[in-house]
Amino acid sequence: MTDALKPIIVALDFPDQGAALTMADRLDPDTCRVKVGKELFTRAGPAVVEALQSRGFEVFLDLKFHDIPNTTASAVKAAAELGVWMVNVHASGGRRMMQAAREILDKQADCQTLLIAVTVLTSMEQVDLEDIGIAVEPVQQVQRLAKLTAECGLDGVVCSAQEAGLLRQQLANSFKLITPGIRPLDADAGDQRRIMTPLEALRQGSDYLVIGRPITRAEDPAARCSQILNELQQGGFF
Ligand SMILES: O=C(O)c1cc(=O)[nH]c(=O)n1[C@@H]1O[C@H](COP(=O)(O)O)[C@@H](O)[C@H]1O
Repeated sequence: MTDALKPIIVALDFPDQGAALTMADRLDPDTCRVKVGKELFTRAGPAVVEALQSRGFEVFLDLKFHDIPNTTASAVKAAAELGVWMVNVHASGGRRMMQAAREILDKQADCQTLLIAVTVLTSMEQVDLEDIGIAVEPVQQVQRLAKLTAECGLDGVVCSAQEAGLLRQQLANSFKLITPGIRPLDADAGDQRRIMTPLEALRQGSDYLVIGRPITRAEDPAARCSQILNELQQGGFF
């Protein structure tokens, strides 16, 4: 499958390398990429990334770095040296932090790693923003942070698919929109708040769909992946 035909990123939210690799072995690197997040990386470290890469998977290292510019840039560099396909920071870390991360990757010869920023987490609603002193609707905050991310030269943002349509109109087509909070019609929302189906998310302009539990808790994860891809195909994609 070419890049444009491989929109699914499966979130490997597992407590250890054994569980993550057992799941990876039930997936097909030709039909999805995988995401390694905080829990798995904290337990298993770079070894799990290398094990996934050696099985043919492209890895999104989702550690959402958010620190002073120098520390964040150094962490992003370390991620790129692992050869990951994508790495992320929190856009709320600000302009200087994102610029430092961009610059350090630009200095690395042959660096292919995509650098993206998280806008407003898909688990957050307006009341959650109010709690942290942000008195605007999530969609406004997402637009503000996405514009800042683009100005800093990053490759894209993580946002809810509910905001993807608006961002697609405002930002360049090459600017990637990565959307978690994806729920097929028959799946539970769980702790997610700003959710959308896979087909509607692509229609809104998402480039990549981050999907965790609806795939990893399915009886046959690879079949679930194929089923979602078929639905996208029937909906006019690919
Ligand atoms: O950066 C992310 O991947 C992310 C950002 C966000 O705003 N919301 C969000 O859910 N995620 C991640 O996307 C995955 C969603 O998993 P499920 O809710 O199980 O589909 C989790 O690994 C989250 O950490």
